[in-house]
Amino acid sequence: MAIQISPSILSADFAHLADEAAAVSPSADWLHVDVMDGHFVPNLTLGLPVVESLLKATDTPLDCHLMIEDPDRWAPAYAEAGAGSVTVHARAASAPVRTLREIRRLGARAGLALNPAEPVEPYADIVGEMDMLLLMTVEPGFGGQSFLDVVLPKIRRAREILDTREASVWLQVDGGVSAETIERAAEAGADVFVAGSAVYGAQDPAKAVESLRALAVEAAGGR
Ligand SMILES: O=C(CO)[C@H](O)[C@H](O)COP(=O)(O)O
Ligand SMILES: [Fe+2]
Repeated sequence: MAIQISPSILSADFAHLADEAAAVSPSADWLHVDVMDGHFVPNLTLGLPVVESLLKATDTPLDCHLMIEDPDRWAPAYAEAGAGSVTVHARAASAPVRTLREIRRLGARAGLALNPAEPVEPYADIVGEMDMLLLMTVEPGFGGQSFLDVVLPKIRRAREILDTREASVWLQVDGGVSAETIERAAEAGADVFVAGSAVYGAQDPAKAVESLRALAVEAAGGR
């Protein structure tokens, strides 16, 4: 699987989201949109109306990361609106398989997310229901946190599970991904990298995306 970079607009200027999307569109594979409800995580960001506006403002596909309670109820609307990918947190979903299937039925890629302390093994039997597994490399809720190296063994185990069961499932990491950390995550087996502050904190965000991609491709060793 080719390495993909998904810049997170969590670190962008929310008053100029169309411009911020355009700043990375030459090099980004996705635009990562962090939806936080102030309940599942202690932070509040944006929701469906902003996603609908962003869909009109950019051709870059949206990678919606829902950090919300009751995603079974809300996730389908993001798929229906036209998001390219919709990811729900396993612990928040009461019927994850049904919700993943509904996201797919509505035409989006379906993702399941795990927090740093949540094991991957209980989900091994349902990897066929997902298009992407997201392993958080920070506790969700805020941008600009430090990458948690304790997640690296889980990235390796997830890679093994996906390779043996369902090779087409993408393995995304999110949180603290930067030029200092992306090689460790890529070497462990991740192939889709979310980066917020490392991209939008850079002088040239599009160039930062390309630098991150080059580091990950090298570390993945042509995997
Ligand atoms: O889901 C998230 C936080 O919950 C963000 O996507 C993530 O933290 C990106 O920001 P940074 O790269 O600055 O860590
Ligand atoms: Fe995210």
